[in-house]
Amino acid sequence: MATLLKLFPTCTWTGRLAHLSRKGWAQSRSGRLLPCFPASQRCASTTSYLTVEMDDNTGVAVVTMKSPPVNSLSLDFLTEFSISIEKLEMDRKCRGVILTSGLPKVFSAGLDIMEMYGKGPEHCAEFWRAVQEMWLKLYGSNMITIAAVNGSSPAGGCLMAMACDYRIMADNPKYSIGLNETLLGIVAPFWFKDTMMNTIGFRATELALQLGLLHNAPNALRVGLVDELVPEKEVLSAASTAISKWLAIPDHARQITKSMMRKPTIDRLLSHRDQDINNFVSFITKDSIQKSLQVYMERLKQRKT
Ligand SMILES: CC/C=C\C/C=C\C/C=C\C=C\CC(=O)SCCNC(=O)CCNC(=O)[C@H](O)C(C)(C)COP(=O)(O)OP(=O)(O)OC[C@H]1O[C@@H](n2cnc3c(N)ncnc32)[C@H](O)[C@@H]1OP(=O)(O)O
Repeated sequence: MATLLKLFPTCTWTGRLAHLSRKGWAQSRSGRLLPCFPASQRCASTTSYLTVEMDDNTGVAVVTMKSPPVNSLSLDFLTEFSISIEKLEMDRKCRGVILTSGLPKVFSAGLDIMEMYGKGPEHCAEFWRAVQEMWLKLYGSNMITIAAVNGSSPAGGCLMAMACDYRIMADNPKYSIGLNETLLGIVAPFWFKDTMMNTIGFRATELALQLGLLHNAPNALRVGLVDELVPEKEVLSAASTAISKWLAIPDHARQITKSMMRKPTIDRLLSHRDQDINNFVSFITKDSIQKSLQVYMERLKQRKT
């Protein structure tokens, strides 16, 4: 077991590993002793904010976000997230990802407002590049991506869900999803807008963005922001059922089709990436915008009292 931990320091093997005895080892051609796993094995790796559980049998990884209290997307969270998606992308065994939250009531509260409030231009630029990177990795992924939206998902959380191929949401009218940036006195960048337009069309996006609409679950289904509503306890199992349909499609055909649909939107950001960062930095560091963020955060905290 000690050797195993040396070989896979970041991995916790579950399933029948505990029963691995000497006969659970095989010798490689070079003579090295390697663990010999039974057919269905799950490998779970945990970082500070994420758990990634890979099932070698199905080729599906479940990525669970766990950054209390609300899975807000901080610079560190975003960095870890992009690295994890990149690793799965490079893992030939991984064909699909289910993205979900390990916290009650919230999928993700979107960008961490504290990363944009009272911070200097250099920090804001680094943060924005990480936001771009998260979206580029997810929207441009070759893998099948399913969002299991088991709680509220405003702003950047909605962007994350929209970047997936398919969205299943908990049928709870208390949960909401949408790009509510205007309510904070900020403006959704063009690639947030494009992602939403690609998902629900021009008119619904125009209304949603200007009004900063947060749709409850039934409305989200009606406008097409999510594809299915299921009882809260069934979100993950419904995502597994959904992904099996996608897995039945030959990867190369699905991937080329996905790229054909998404590449123009991705290329638009790639060719304006630095300009987009500069726009963000000069916008977010304005005194008036900083004031809006401060007022918004104060209101958020006052809701509790
Ligand atoms: C011209 C244009 C050029 C360039 C583009 C320019 C600008 C674009 C800029 C930015 C784009 C930003 C997109 C975003 O994602 S902004 C973030 C928007 N998010 C929200 O509005 C969500 C706010 N949160 C909520 O609505 C709720 O917290 C909730 C529904 C997610 C959960 O509700 P709960 O009742 O369960 O939890 P709370 O008590 O409200 O929260 C607990 C705790 O967490 C703090 N918090 C909540 N959300 C955030 C957040 N997004 N960032 C940081 N912190 C957050 C909240 O204040 C509480 O803290 P305390 O316990 O009181 O300390």
